[in-house]
Order: sequence, then C-alpha cells, then structure tokens
Amino acid sequence: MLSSVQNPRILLLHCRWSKPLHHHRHYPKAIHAAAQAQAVSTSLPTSQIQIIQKSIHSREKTARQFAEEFLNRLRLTEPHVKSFLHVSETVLNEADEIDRKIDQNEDVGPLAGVLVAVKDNICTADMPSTAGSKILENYRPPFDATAVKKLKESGAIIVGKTNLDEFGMGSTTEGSAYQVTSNPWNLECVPGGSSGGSAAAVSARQCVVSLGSDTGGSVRQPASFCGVVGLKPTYGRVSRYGLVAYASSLDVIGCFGSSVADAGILLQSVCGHDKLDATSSKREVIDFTSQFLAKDYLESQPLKGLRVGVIRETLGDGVDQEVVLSIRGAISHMEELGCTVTEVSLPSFSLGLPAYYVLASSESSSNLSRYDGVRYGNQIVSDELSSLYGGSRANGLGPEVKRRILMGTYALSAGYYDAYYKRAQQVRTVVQKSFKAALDEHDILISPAAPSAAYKIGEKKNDPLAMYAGDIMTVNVNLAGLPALVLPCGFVQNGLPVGVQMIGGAFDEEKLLRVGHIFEQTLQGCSFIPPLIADEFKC
Ligand SMILES: NC(=O)C[C@H](N)C(=O)O
Repeated sequence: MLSSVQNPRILLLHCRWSKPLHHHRHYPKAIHAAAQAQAVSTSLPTSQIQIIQKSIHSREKTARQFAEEFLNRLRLTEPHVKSFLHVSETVLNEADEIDRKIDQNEDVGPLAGVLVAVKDNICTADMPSTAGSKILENYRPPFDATAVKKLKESGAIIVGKTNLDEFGMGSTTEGSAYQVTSNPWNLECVPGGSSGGSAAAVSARQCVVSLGSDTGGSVRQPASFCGVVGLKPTYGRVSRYGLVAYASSLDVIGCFGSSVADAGILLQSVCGHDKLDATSSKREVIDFTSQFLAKDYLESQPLKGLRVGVIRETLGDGVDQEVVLSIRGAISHMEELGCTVTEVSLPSFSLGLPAYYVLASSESSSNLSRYDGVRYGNQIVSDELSSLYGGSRANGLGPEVKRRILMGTYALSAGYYDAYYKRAQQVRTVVQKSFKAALDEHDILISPAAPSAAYKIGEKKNDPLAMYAGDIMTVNVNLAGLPALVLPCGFVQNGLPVGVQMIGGAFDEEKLLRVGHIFEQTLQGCSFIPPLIADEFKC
C-alpha cells in the first residue's frame, strides 16, 4: 500500500477542504493560515473547457446557457474590476449558432462555446484593437491575428478585448490610456501587467480562458497576482502575426486559465507554424494535455524522479519573505511527489533585468516609429509634416511609452550602441547559456513568479525603476526564449495569492503542463476563487 506521500491520489484527498488542512503536515504554513480564510470551494480546479464540451455535446446544457452564465457574471463584476475595453455584442448569437450546429450534427471544434477574452494588443477585425493607447483609439484592423483566427476556427466565442498597459509596457495595467483594472482579490490592488485585464477576467470568471502577451513577464506576473494559471510558450510556438509589436525578439502570445488543463488546451488551439510570421516554429505540435488528463494518470506516480532545480538567486534578498515561504512550501510538495529537488545557481540572473530593459526599449523605439499620425490612429492636423508627426505622438502616446522610446533611441545611437545595446545582447547570450546548462541537469527550474504579491493601485505608478525591478523573476526567461508556467501555490497573510513559476526547456510545454497539472491537483485542493465572486461558488 502506498503512503500518501507516494500516492498523489491519496494526497489529493488529504488536501480537500472537507479535511482540515493541518492534517496534512506538509501544507505550507503561509498557505495554511490564509487559505483557510480564503477557502470557498471543495472542488479542485477542473478544466472548464472539458466541462463545457461534455455538457453541450450531451445536450445537458446549451452553449447559450454557458454564455449567459458568464455574461451575467461579467455584468455584475465589470463595474468593479474593469477588465474589458470592449465587450462583444454577438456572444449570444454565436452561442446559438453552436447549439444549432450541434443539433444538426455539424462539426464545432474543440473550443465550441468557450468564451475567450483577448488582450487588446491582439488584432481582431470585428472589434477595436487599441493596444491600450490613445494613438490607436477606434482603430479597427482589417484582419484577425492568426491566434484569433485559430480560436474562431476552434469554435471559441471572443467575448471581448481586455485592458493592458499601453503597448504592453508596464507591470500593473495602470499604464492603460483608458482605465485602471482592479485585482478581483482586492479591488484596491493592481492585477499586475501588462496583461492585467486578461488575468483579472479569468480570475473573476468573466470568461473561461484568455489570451495575453508576454514580453518580459506580462502573462506570468498578472497570473501570479490574480491567482490564475498563466502559460508563456516558447518563442516561436504561437504566431505573432497580428500581435501589436513591442519588442519583436521577446514578444509571445500566452494563455490564461483557471486550471493548468485549460491553459494547455487553449495553447493547443492557437499554436503552430504560420507562414505569416517568419519567426514561428515549424516544429510538429504534439498533444499537450491528453496524457495527463487520462483517467488514473495521477495514480501512476508520474513525477517520481523528475529533476527539479530551484534557482538559488530567486529566493534571496529583495524577495518578500511570505512569497519565499509559499515557494518553499511548493518545493517541499514537489519532493513529496517524488521529485529530486536540488538548488541550482544562475550566476547571470541579476544581469537579465538591465539587459531586458535595454533590449526591449531599443526594439520598441524602432517598432513604435510607425505611429506617426499618418498611417494609424489619432492625428494632429498641421501643414508642417514634422509637427504633424510630433504633435500626433506627443498627444497619442503616454509617458511610459515615451520614456521607453527615448531610452531605446539613446541605447541604439552611434557612440552608445556598443556600451548598451551590444552589451545587452552579449548578456542575453550568457543568460541563454546558463539556462541551457541548468536545463541539461534538470527537467524543470523553479522560482517565484514575482518578488511580491499584488500591491496597492498607485503604489509604484510614479516610480518606474521600482516597477521595472518587479520583473526580475520573469525577464530572463524571455531573453532565453523558454516556456514557463505560473500557477497559484499559496497566499500571503493579507489573503492575496502567490504564484510559482516552472521553467522548461525550449518547446517542452507538454512536460511543464503535465508537472503543473499534477502539482495543481495534489497541492491546492481548492479552486482559487476571489472573494468578489466567492458566494456564487461556495458549496
Ligand atoms: N510586456 C511585459 O512583458 C511587461 C514588462 N513589465 C515590460 O514592461 O516590458
């Protein structure tokens, strides 16, 4: 007979809220105390996509009923959370069309009836796409991004466009030119950024899953702040065609869900080679989720012998002690599941942050030069071409975007190029090599997703360096182009969630999702439902 430590299925039962948490001695204290206050559900995070597919195909529930459920919740919560810049008016019609197809035995696709929110820097032909900037106010692209096209082909219903820091530049979503989004766990706190709207929308269950983009952590850090799952795929895994360019060598489209399985199923639908994006990979796309979703998989001790490396530099000075405690709890849980956990050093880790900000700003200064008031968006009318350009930019771009363009232009200018841009590229190579060495010895690497939990709106808004410093845990992964998964692993004392980051080798999303799923199904024992909607989910 296996002990609970060896048998995840038994462990899972221990972690159910019906049993007091303290009966499981390995449950981390930080989760322990705060989680009891936050516990609102006896159910584990399950794949909402699977539930929807099963129900609509068995006619137990219609796509319209699911759509109405989410839209009602959206109507109630949106005045508080403000995740969306635009909500579609055709959701119910699209749901009816899916029900009609099912009735007539027509093909509907793996995301049939699933409400997906899309970050507003991802182009949609039938909705505005502002990238959170005034310069693109009312802009309607004449085409869908490849990821959006694939979503539609899979039967998904795009529920709307979500708020973000202007052009993805920021870590709180306060940098949007339109509105400030709140964290559903505490409306006075930021949801993280730049994909704060997409993370908050999943957290408040306004949609089933959502798309974001991640240049230096924009999917993973808001996932951590909002208590949801965030997946940053390998660079090249998902086409960037139709993603408004910020820093093209770092940008990737990523996925949010309330379970690891949902994030994986969403990735499956949007990834793959696209001839419209020369950097998209031609690698064959394998099935990311079938293996771990198979019945009885959890009972096969699937993590036994998995080599896990804890990045030493991410648990030291400057990291909130309550976050460290939660991550240590997550690490001991992985040991319980049979993983071999060792510390690993990435000596170049701290160099990643300045290198990222030089490279991202440099690329943005080039990418954003297209916004001149002539080809896109808002224009200041003038007889003089230079004041038409200058006026439109002065008026249409926000302060953080201007700061990055100035920093990037400086780093690229003759005389400074070698000292900044070239140096940063050299650091990037060092970062890539040190990840490679660490991943030669380990299957996955572990770190916090951010040095703190969510903080108050306004707290860092006027302190760009403090804001940049908050990206320390995530930017290195973008420099190396690797995939990473963030999932909730606990709470700090004030009840805000903490996320653990799992980093994998290039194109190894399947392994990351598998490990994440087992971790989620055996540790949490509870869906991370924010207080805002807790009443609805109490059982
Ligand atoms: N876009 C991102 O991934 C967010 C990062 N904080 C940045 O401002 O660059």
